[in-house]
Formats: sequence, structure tokens, C-alpha cells
Amino acid sequence: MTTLQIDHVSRWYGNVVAVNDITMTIGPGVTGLLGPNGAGKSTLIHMMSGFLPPSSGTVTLDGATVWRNQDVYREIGLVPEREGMYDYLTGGEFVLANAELHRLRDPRAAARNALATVEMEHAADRRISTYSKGMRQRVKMASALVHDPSVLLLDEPFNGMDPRQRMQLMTLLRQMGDQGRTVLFSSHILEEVEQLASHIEVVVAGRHAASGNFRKIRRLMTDRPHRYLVRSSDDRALAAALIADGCTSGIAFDADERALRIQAVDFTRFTELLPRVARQHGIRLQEVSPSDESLESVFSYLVAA
Ligand SMILES: Nc1ncnc2c1ncn2[C@@H]1O[C@H](COP(=O)(O)OP(=O)(O)OP(=O)(O)O)[C@@H](O)[C@H]1O
Repeated sequence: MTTLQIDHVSRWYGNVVAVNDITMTIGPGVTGLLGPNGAGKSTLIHMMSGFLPPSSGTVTLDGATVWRNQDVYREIGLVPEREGMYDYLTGGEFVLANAELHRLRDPRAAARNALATVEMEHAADRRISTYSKGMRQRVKMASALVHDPSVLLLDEPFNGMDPRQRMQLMTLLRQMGDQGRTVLFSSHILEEVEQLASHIEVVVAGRHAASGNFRKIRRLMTDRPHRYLVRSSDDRALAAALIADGCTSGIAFDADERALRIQAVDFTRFTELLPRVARQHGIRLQEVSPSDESLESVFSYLVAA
């Protein structure tokens, strides 16, 4: 069982629409679920893992409804974002408890295997309260893997990890994807998703914004209009020279900032044109800063597209 189908799924909490009519298919390999904070990623993941019913629409795994379906739960492992764990247990006990909940034939062997997969055997007998953030993350991962699921869902797994732990987890997730499992992880960091995911789904404000490999998502992001704040020794002359070229779609003088606000439609051409025009007219560029480079603005552009 490997293909998750999310079909016209919405989820609301009172008046808040957290997920708004999303349809997507998640197959084998590693998929990144990318979106800014509050986009609805956790809500979506909880519905995919059967922890939360959709308010409308359906989530199925190879055609079988996920919600309240024990056969499907056996195929899914969830690594939640929440830090709260049973801190008084040892890592080994925590993973074993999950193996027993799944009624595995040999829960001890399964727990040992899962701890070995995440390289945590050495700390299995220590209480979770003594673990670092990265170790907690790995034990959560062992617990999600203990029943050898074909689908692994991870909510912001790289949060708070140091670079070495990040690399280790990336290697592990890549291996699981290569084994033919369906691995989906959420993140609000494009670079993280690019490094690991062969496929990316973008959600913003509860809506599905884009889908494709990282080249396609990058292209969508760089092809959008870019806004800049530019300060120079002669703003008027610079504006006049730039307006003559088709690569800008708007130039305005911002009196408060005492600078030009420029919207460039052709990013590559504009970045080449600006210094050239300045040099030709003897204008000194004092500041060139992007004014909409936040991830949120990129995402809102994708949604509006
Ligand atoms: N139990 C709840 N009750 C009410 N509103 C909720 C609840 N859970 C989530 N929300 C709201 O639903 C929206 C989506 O939240 P969700 O946690 O799914 O987003 P997210 O993309 O995972 O964000 P983050 O990365 O910050 O966790 C937000 O507006 C959030 O405030």
C-alpha cells in the first residue's frame, strides 16, 4: 500500500478553514510538503495519518479510506511535530510501547530493529528526559517505524536539528524513499525541501498552490515579478533610464524612504541592466534591496497565479 489520495479535502476548526478543498496524490519516494507557518500542513498530515477526520472530502490509501481503518493504520507511521513525550520512559520502553500497541508478533525485536535504524541503540536504556532534541526526534522516528509501515509521514522533522543530525535524517529518508516507501515531510524551508524531495507539493493559507519537482517550483518562484528598493545618487535619471527598457513594470519614488520602488518582470535581465545603466549614466548605486523576498510573499504569488 503506497499511494495516498487526498480528494477535495477540507478541514475547519469552528470558523477557521485550515485546509480548503485540497486534492493531491502522494506516491512512493520522498515528497516535500512546503508552506509557510499556518498553511495547514500539520492539519493535512494529521488527516493523512488518520488522526483527524476531514470535514469534507476523502483521504484514501490505495483506495481504502484512512479514517478509522485499522488495516490502513498498520501501513502508516507518523512522526508528529509535538515535542511532548512520556519523558519518564526510556527510549527503548517508548518504542516498545508502540510495538505492543500494534500487537506485533515480536515487539522486542521490532523495537530493537527500529532503534538500530535510527542509530539509537546506545541510548535505549536512558530516560527520554535526558535526551537532546535530535535524540528525541530519532526516538519518535523509531516509534513511527516500529511496525515497518509503507507510508511514513513527518511533520517538520528538521526543526531544531543541528547540521549533522539533519544530514543523517536526510540520508535515512532518502533510503526509505529508494526502498519504495511513500515518505512525506513538511517544511517551511525551500532549500531543505529541494535537497531531499524528488517531488514538492506547496500549500498556502489552506490551499494547494503548486506541485512539481524542485526545478518547476524554483522556476515559478524566480519567474514572478520581483520588487526592489533602490537608492542612488540620482534617482530621477536612473528611473528615466530604466523605464526605457521593458524589463520593469513599475517605478515609483517612495518619499518616506527617499528611494525608488521598482517592480521587475524579467528578473535576470533587470539584475544585469541595473548596474549597466547606472555605469552608463554615471549614477552611483547606494542600495539595492529586494523588498518582497520573504517566503510568504513568494507563496502568495504562487497562490494568486
Ligand atoms: N485545533 C485547532 N483549533 C483551531 N484552529 C486550529 C487548530 N489547529 C490548527 N488550527 C488553525 O488552522 C490553521 C492551519 O494550522 P496548521 O497547524 O495545520 O498549519 P501548519 O502549516 O502546520 O503551520 P505550523 O508550521 O505553524 O504548524 C492555522 O490558522 C491554525 O491556527
